[in-house]
Amino acid sequence: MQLYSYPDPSTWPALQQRPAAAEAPQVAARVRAIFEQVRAGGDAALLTLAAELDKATLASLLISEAEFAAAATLVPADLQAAIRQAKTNIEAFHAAQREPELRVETMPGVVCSRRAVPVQRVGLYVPGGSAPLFSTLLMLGVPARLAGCPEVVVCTPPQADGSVSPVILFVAQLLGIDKVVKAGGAQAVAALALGTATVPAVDKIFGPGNRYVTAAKQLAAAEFGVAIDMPAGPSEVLIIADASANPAFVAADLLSQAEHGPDSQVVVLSDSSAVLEQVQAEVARQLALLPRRDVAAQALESSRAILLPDANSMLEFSNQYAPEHLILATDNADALAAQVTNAGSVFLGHLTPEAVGDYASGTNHTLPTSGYARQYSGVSLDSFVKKITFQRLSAQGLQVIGPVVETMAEAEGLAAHARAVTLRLAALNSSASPAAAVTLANPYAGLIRPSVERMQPYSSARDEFEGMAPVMLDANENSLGSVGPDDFSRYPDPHQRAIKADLARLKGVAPNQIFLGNGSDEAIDLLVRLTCTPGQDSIVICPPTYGMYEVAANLNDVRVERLPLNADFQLPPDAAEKLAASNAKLVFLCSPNNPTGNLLAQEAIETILRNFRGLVVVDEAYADFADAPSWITRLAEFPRLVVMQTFSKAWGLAGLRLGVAYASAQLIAYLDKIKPPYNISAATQQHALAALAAAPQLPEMRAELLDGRRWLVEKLAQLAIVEHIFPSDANFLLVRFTVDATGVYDQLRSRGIVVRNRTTQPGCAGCLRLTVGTAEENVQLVQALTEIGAEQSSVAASHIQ
Ligand SMILES: NC(=O)c1ccc[n+]([C@@H]2O[C@H](COP(=O)([O-])OP(=O)(O)OC[C@H]3O[C@@H](n4cnc5c(N)ncnc54)[C@H](O)[C@@H]3O)[C@@H](O)[C@H]2O)c1
Ligand SMILES: N[C@H](CO)Cc1c[nH]c[nH+]1
Ligand SMILES: [Zn+2]
Repeated sequence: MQLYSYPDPSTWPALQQRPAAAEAPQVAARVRAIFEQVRAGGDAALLTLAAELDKATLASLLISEAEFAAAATLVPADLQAAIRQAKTNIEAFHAAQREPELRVETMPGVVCSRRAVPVQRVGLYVPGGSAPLFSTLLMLGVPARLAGCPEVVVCTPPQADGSVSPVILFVAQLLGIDKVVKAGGAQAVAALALGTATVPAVDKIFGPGNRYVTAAKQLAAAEFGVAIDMPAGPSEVLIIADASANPAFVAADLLSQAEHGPDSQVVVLSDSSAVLEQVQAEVARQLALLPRRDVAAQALESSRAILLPDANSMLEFSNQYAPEHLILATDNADALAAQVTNAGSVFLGHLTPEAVGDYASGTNHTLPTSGYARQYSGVSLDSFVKKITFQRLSAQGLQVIGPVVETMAEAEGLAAHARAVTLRLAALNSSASPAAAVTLANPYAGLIRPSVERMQPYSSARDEFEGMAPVMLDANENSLGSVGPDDFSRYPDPHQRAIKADLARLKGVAPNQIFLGNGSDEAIDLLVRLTCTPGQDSIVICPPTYGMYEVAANLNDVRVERLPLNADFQLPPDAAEKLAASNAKLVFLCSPNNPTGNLLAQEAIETILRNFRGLVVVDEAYADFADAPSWITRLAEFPRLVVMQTFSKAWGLAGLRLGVAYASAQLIAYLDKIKPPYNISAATQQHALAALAAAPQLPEMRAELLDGRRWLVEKLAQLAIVEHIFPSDANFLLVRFTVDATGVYDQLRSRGIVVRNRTTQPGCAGCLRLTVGTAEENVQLVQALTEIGAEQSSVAASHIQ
């Protein structure tokens, strides 16, 4: 190792020259000739070059199954354990480098995203000229596997006896790599770039190697359209060792890289001449102990010990040198590390030998040499993926960004570019309405919560195995049966296929247009969660209406916009216009409405469907009592229409908690994606199936309830305390009283009759909601109201006296 004292900075570039640089032209010429030979001769050329350069006579280029099988038995247990530990650490550090998909809405409706996609065919070079570096296979194979590269081929030079180190084969098996080729040097790189009968051409070549391997990779990248990780040639280390450094540690680290090969280079910088002297003495002492002392000694000939005035100049020298490895052998390592601008990998403090990075700390040891650390990073998970960007425009997005692009394209004189936008804008603008424009683009563009689009749904045991087998041990159920009289020990069908098949026949839709929920409330909640990002989005409700819409919104931190019904509980004339201007994600329209009982006018809903960009949810919980076609019949026409129905009302199954949402198959698939896996219990499914089988009973029951409604209307109209009975298309009546409605409510309750007090609802002052009961219950209700009326009038009379 030559010593330099306070060299003038003008001489630094000469001191920073790598030994291999001098012979680069000859090496490049040799490598080009080898490429030619492989192109012309394919596998035969590989066999010839193995004989010539590796002194190996090969029967076959590929590692055979027998060679793989023998490998593990030849690797001692302690080495196997050490390799497994290193693999775990490398996996941990590289798995943490995974990045979630990036998604940014640059303008309203202009969504850009970026996703990492693995390089499909990768070639890994594992050096083996002077020492088989099985650790390199860990460094390349682990990230290749984590990235998900489908095709992985390994090349490594054969030993003179034609074998490949069993440890390399052991690691290959650990990583699930079965294609290992006995080829080294430039010929291996040429084969990976060009392809031969045995070696598949790959998209990207990875791995370190000597000057021939490195030059071959550079040629492959420059002329053969193959990507490479980086130039990773002969190993090198630069150590900044101040007065706090331990000379023995420093010497050991220098030798650890010098022993790689004669063209390795090691450099030590210090601001203490005493330390440099001691380091040199230690190098000489330790060198003599090394088995590879000849190799290391050659490397030391082109290595340097340099005395510099202070830490700043040491850092400046190091940043100019851009070492593959930088060791900061100082108490002040963290402060110096902050100023490092060029290095492959940095080792901090006195207790961090470079060798830990070579094998097992978790960082990658495939690193840029020869000063390439100025512009390249070492291998990482990123090296094995491409980041593909995506963009999607909604109709709104096209409208806002279109003019920007048209202007720029015209300014560049690229008329076809501008036209690609103009044509689409014209199509949007000629559409009948904003909602039609959205439909033209994508009916759900901008409507589905981005996190829902991205997430993976839960996959239940019953998703993975359908039906029954003699032995079912997949879902941690209780195979002994159930406590109690009935057997519910098995999870129910998560997709409720049987019910959906029956319901689809009954309603004239496809089974995949049906979502079943734990009551309609589950569908309401999931629709809010499907579309609204908490703290950001809003829904529209039309009060007075069913209270759960607002509760679901509040629960999900979603803003509620109100579009009140007018005095006769119909949508206001400007409803569609207001909704067209709203950015809300969905509007709930309850028809027949609860608590008012009336159907919302069909034309008003239709206008909203044509103009609103969000989902239009028509809640038909009471539709069985109405004399109007269901909105289910219009689903094909309006992809953003969702119709909710329930088994709780006309079907008389409120205790089962079974609600239904009908929509396009695409929208239902989204609901299925986010629902709890077993949201409909086995008991509910059984009962619902039985009810569906008895569907012919439904009209009779409905008719009886409608008779009861007519009878109640007739009787209530005769009571003096009843001011108005609102027309009802449901199984209840909203009734306004001439007297204090809350007083009437209390008096009914004291007579054992519970009705719903709606006096506080917008537009419902003085109103109670009365459910149509059995004939007898209806009689009791009218009787009680008659008595209450009589009491009220006698009290009024006593006040007059
Ligand atoms: N930068 C890094 O990340 C990193 C990591 C590990 C190893 N390394 C370096 O990898 C290198 C490994 O070198 P190696 O030689 O031991 O193994 P190697 O596998 O890189 O090279 C061996 C091959 O070189 C070819 N070769 C040798 N002499 C030749 C000649 N005269 N003409 C044409 N081809 C010739 C042969 O085909 C042989 O198979 C070392 O320099 C080591 O420092 C670098
Ligand atoms: N130091 C080498 C990178 O330059 C990697 C290595 C492998 N085995 C030992 N060392
Ligand atoms: Zn090393």
